[in-house]
Amino acid sequence: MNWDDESAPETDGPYAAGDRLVGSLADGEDQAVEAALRPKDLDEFVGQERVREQLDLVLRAARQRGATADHVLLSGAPGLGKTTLSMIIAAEMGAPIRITSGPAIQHAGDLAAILSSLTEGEVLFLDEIHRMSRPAEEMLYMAMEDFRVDVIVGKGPGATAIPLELPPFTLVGATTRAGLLPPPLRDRFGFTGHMEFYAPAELQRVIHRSARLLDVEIEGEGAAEIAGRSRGTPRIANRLLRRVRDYAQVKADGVVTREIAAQALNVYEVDGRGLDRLDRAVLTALLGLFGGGPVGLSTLAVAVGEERETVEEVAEPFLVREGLLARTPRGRVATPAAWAHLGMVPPQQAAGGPGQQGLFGG
Ligand SMILES: Nc1ncnc2c1ncn2[C@@H]1O[C@H](COP(=O)(O)OP(=O)(O)OP(=O)(O)O)[C@@H](O)[C@H]1O
Repeated sequence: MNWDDESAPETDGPYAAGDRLVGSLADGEDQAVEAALRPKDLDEFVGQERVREQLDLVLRAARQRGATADHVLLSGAPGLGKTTLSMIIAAEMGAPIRITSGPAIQHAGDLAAILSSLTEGEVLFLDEIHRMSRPAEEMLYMAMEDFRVDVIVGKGPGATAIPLELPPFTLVGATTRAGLLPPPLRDRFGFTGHMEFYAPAELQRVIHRSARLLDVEIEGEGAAEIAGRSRGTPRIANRLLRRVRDYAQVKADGVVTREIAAQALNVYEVDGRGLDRLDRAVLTALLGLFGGGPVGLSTLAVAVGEERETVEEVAEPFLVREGLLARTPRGRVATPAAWAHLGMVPPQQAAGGPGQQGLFGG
């Protein structure tokens, strides 16, 4: 499965895929409000029961021993709470946290500078750890295992390695796919937590909590409506809540009911299942023009007027996860659920035979 939205290209196509309301990467507005919405401890952190319980044990045991916690690897799609969890780890250990990311560490020297300035017990959060450069990665192996790095001074035959002792620290690595990490790096983490997409009931709890913090009055059914359209992702749930809040304030009395939430998100073209305009365009083309497939990716992309990569990396991962589209060796194929979702009838079932299905389009 490809859920690495980070590699998704910006697009000039008709569906503004680089700037979507249901995109899972943080945009500028998200960054401004996310700090205020982050749960501060494990009890406040909604869902992810298994990871939470296991992590709680790891941290409690380290605290009891008066030791620094083991290195932690968190894997999962963007917006599921990896950064939040890393901050909680630091808070639970009463330790400061330093935040950086793989792409920011291009040279081993960049990493050496960060590592050598850590204090004892500090948490180093390394987002997108799979995108670190190779030499930095190799330096990290030794730092994680022996709390030591060799700093190379000079070049060529005269170069010397100066060993540098580091204070014990906890590395929290985050990656969209743990499978992308080289085994030697993966093996050096004492604990690996895999973050799952959230169930609707969990997202409802996230939404109620955020509504409280943002001072928004929301009914249970209003939260359920937003949760159903949030693609299993707290970041998207919080973003949709903010748009619904605007709508409720301007068009009604500020209270988020089911009706208001549905009306607001219909205005923003996020449908009942969380599909946006681009997702629906891909499905509509697949069903209406190609009878549900199989059809090649390039043909499908031309049909919706988008780049091939945009369809493959921006729209398809969610459609596949929702069981609406399948990638097969012969091309893209719509599932029965796709026909049902768009209210269309597959060719073999349509009274008029192949080619008539578009007439039933919703
Ligand atoms: N379990 C949760 N309970 C409540 N809120 C959550 C939870 N997980 C995430 N959030 C909220 O979702 C937003 C995004 O979370 P966060 O930044 O931790 O995601 P991430 O996985 O680190 O994303 P990225 O990989 O893009 O950095 C934050 O505002 C956070 O408050």
